[in-house]
Amino acid sequence: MGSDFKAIPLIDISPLVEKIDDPAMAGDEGLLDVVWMLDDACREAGFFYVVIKGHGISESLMTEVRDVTRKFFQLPREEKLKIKMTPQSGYRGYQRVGENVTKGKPDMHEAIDCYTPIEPGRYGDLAKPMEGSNLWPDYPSNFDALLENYISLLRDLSRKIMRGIALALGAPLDSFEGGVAGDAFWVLRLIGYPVSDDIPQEERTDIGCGAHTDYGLLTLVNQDDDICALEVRNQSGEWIYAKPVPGTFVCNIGDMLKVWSNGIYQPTLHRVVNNSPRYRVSVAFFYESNFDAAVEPVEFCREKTGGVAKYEKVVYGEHLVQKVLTNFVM
Ligand SMILES: N=C(N)NCCCC[C@H](N)C(=O)O
Ligand SMILES: O=C(O)CCC(=O)C(=O)O
Ligand SMILES: [Fe+2]
Repeated sequence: MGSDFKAIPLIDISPLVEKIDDPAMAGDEGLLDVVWMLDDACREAGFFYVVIKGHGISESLMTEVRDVTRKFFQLPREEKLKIKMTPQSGYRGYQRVGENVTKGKPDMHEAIDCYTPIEPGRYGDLAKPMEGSNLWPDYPSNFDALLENYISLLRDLSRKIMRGIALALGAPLDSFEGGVAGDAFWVLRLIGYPVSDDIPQEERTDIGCGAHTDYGLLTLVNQDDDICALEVRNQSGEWIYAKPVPGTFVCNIGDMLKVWSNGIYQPTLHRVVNNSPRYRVSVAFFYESNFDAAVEPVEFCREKTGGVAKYEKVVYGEHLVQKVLTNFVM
């Protein structure tokens, strides 16, 4: 339900990463501890860190991904516009500062948006606006290979965390496989938040990314080590910093998990404010439902919450397309 949390918990998910695919793991004490911590985190903050010991992704890869992102954003404007995001590109590619809007206000970030490639006709009319493949820059030259490897590692990690979250809800281990997320749609946003002084005054607002919840199941954020900018809202309306902890991913749950769990777990509002004198980079990976999944409160979550469905059925792809079509001024 969310609470007056003052801090975001850190979780060592080693037992989950090592044992979650092992059929003999039921009752493993280390794993049950992790499951308990995930349950607590999802109920209280809706946010948690997974620490470097346990998540299995090397800190050097996490740093390299932020470094190539920073290098890209340092290129001249004309160079960045070579991979400009447009409706024709399926909303994939580069967007300049102020192009993304949240609740009607331009966000003070630039970004590259990447999505699971969608072949024409794959989901009929549902996915039409987002059909296409990703636009990768020519420079830095290792960009696409590096990111494709990163995406594949993060998908695997996310799947394991979702298995842990299934257990945390008391649900079957494979609840988020098959029709719900067996073919999980992924989204990668490479984001840069300029120093305020570097934005022309007439375009400037004070918010890097306005308050929002994420759209899918689980988000993993790889953020710069030295800048405090991501803020998470608690029940009293206080903004709590998700301060950088080197080597961690900041994880949070999204809208689809709320619907599926009938509100047992709810996504938490968060925003980004870069008040620091340095350019901030973050790379957000979104692990979502199947594009065409019709997500609705599952029976056993309804039973735990008074028997009545609190949310209507949502087709994930419709939810995403509706967001994408209203997120930009181009
Ligand atoms: N896929 C995700 N979560 N993207 C995050 C962007 C959030 C801001 C967006 N303008 C909005 O208003 O939703
Ligand atoms: O930059 C960050 O730390 C978070 C960005 C975010 O919340 C998003 O893109 O959904
Ligand atoms: Fe977010």
